[in-house]
Amino acid sequence: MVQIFKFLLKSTKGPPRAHFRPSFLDTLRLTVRGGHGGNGLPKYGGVGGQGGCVYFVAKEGVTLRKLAQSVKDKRVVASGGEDSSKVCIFGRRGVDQRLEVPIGVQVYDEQHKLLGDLNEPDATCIAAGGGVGGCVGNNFIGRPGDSRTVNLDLKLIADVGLVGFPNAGKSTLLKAISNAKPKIAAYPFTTIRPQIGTIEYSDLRCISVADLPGLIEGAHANFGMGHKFLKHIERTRLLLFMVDIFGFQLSQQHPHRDCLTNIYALNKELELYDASLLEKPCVLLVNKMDQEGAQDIWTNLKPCLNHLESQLAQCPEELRPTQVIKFERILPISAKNLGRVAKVKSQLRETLDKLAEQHFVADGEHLREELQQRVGVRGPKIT
Ligand SMILES: Nc1nc2c(ncn2[C@@H]2O[C@H](COP(=O)(O)OP(=O)(O)OP(=O)(O)O)[C@@H](O)[C@H]2O)c(=O)[nH]1
Repeated sequence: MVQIFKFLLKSTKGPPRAHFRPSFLDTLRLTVRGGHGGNGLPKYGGVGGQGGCVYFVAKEGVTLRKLAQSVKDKRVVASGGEDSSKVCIFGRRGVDQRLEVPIGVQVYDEQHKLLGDLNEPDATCIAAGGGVGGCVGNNFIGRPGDSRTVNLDLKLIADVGLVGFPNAGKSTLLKAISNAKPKIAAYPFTTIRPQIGTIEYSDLRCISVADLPGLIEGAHANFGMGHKFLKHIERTRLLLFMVDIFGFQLSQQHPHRDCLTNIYALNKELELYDASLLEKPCVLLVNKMDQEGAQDIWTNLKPCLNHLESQLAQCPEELRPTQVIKFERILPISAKNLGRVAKVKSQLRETLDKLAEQHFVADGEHLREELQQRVGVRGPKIT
């Protein structure tokens, strides 16, 4: 059987077929163990070397798949410390195991306790410490290192997260405004893994946008692509909602929902998953405005969008959110015909810059207060 597979793989020319291509990996489970401490030498008071530790370092350009391939049996063990000897009274420390992970990885233990949040380049987290070397305190017998199973959970870091039901035109927009080349097709769930594109402005400012696979009702409870991708919007600074002006129907068995109901449904999904997401600044794009009849729908829809709360009665009860989103901006666009796409770029930038400014001022005031407290009455006057 293996031979047949090998033969088939060899005989295919060009890139491997989609189902042979490695897929996106955003979680990985590893068993890690620190090295055993070396034994001491009681006769000479010699101390054994400490065992090496296992630690993670965040690096750019690394993927969890690469890491999974390099750690074949999903077990990482650091080497033990050297025993104390007559020639080397202090045993050498064991060699550490350094594992590179992508930026944005969170390390959890089995009890789901967060061990480390590696969201900056070169951030490190010790997953398993090495055992103490043998010395007077432990009768010169080296101790075993920590041993645990850790879960690595990658949450993408992007400035903007695109949220919408399948087929809304998210990938089309990402392709139009950024350097990304996502797959686009007229059927739902074309996007099956998150894509990140970078928008470049003439003054070299860059904004990253994450296109996530389309949500469906019940995504918060892990339906469709579910949680697996909703988690990626946790670390974005701005949520960019996209809806089809004509609404969306998942399949013949599902009801057709108009644009307004879809906005409530997206709102409800996020609320059920994590209500704090709704505190992020949100921008709404109403897509496919190039199609016939879109303008008429838009004329009726526009006043409702500015007062989503007052229109809640129109929404079916099961989709009614408790906390209604307040959109910073609402833009009717046509991602396909590039209509108003330039405006999306400029508005995204303006919103993010405004946000950064607010944070800067808030942080500045906090720092000023802290400094005033520290300097006290005898220090220089801070105005
Ligand atoms: N007429 C029109 N069609 C559009 C527009 N934007 C996207 N489409 C079409 O809508 C379909 C879905 O577009 P995608 O960009 O793949 O939608 P998506 O939201 O990424 O879909 P998923 O991958 O399922 O999440 C494609 O056939 C696009 O050509 C638009 O502005 N006008």
